[in-house]
Amino acid sequence: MNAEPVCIKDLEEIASRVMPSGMWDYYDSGANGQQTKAENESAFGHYRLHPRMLRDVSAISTETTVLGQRVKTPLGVSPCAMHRLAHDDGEAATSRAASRSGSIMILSTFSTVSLEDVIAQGSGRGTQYWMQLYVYRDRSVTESIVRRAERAGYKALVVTVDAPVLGRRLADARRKFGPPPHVQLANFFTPQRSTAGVYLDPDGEFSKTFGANLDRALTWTNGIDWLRSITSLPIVVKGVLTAEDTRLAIEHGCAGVMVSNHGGRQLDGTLATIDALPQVVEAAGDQIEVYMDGGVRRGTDIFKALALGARAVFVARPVLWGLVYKGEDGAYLALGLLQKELETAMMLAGAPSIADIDESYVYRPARRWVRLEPAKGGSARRIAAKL
Ligand SMILES: Cc1cc2nc3c(=O)[nH]c(=O)nc-3n(C[C@H](O)[C@H](O)[C@H](O)COP(=O)(O)O)c2cc1C
Ligand SMILES: CC(C)CC(=O)C(=O)O
Repeated sequence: MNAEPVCIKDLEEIASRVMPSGMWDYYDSGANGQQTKAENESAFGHYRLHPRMLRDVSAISTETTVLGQRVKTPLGVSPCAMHRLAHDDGEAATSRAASRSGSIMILSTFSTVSLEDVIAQGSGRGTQYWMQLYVYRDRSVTESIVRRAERAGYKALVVTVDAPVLGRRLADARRKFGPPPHVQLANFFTPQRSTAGVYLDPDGEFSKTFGANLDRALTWTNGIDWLRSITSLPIVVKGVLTAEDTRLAIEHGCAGVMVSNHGGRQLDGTLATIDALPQVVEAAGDQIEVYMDGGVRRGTDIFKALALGARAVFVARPVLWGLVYKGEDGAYLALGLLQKELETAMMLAGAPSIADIDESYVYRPARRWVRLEPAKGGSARRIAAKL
């Protein structure tokens, strides 16, 4: 295909053709049977729109506020490790693209351009940068990232809580995937810096590097309360899929939760994120902001997530595919395609501003997942057996 891509699926198709297979597999893979990865996308198709006509849609605005700050669009970039697998300019290119689009960018701790260099590419253009954290066994490593993020101007910390261990991605396991030597985890290892307390697998196998550094004993108390005690930056918990954990995030003073299943790369068999969103929104009430990511490939997906109560909607793989296609301009194209599609959906649905988009615009599927509740003196398993 030589024509300019006109939708995210075009970018995916190009990336799947031009990326070396090991790197494509790392970007693409979900965990195990990849059910959750597939359903993140397909579940959007189960929601239908309820558009309204003859509303003045001559002026569309996607402006909104996130964490109290104005942003041009509710569409943001989810954190992804190692953008230099996609393009030599890596996260520097993504940063320029995000700032041109006015999209919030969440930077992965495992970035291949340092957090200081990433924000320097785009600051002053009116968008926000948030820093994603994995909490390390050696807390001084996490604390030093927090201090650097504060100094550099990041506006929030996004703690990823769905990865006490890396999900089992079969293609990566078969290949013992590791990045090529020129792709460095730039917040820790550069020719000038090697961070004490961070283990790097000598054979370069990524899942081993990850597993050795992360604290599997992490809890709301020793993780979230601890972080709150060392920083005044707002804390967003990424990887929440339930009302129960949303209530805990509120109790522990978080500013927001991101409904995410890590793009289906961690626990396979969870709800698709669009299906998990309503219970989180209900539990959040007006106490905490709710964001979501996972499987967003069209403007109407963003519209549906906003209608179900997300304050902002993030994408990961689409931006990586854009980077593969044309670096900064490709990532900008990916965000631009989604932004245009969102604006078109708003016009066609009769909702000229983000504040107009509410639940009245969507039909939810009638068939819903129902949780088994333990009965008095009985376990959920027994109830299931009786059915
Ligand atoms: C290649 C890749 C690397 C990722 N790295 C991180 C990461 O470093 N930290 C994190 O919190 N999430 C990471 N994620 C998960 C994304 O932030 C996001 O939750 C998910 O991919 C969203 O789904 P989407 O790719 O369908 O948009 C990664 C996802 C991909 C595809
Ligand atoms: C291994 C991580 C650093 C990146 C990640 O979260 C992912 O690959 O899904």
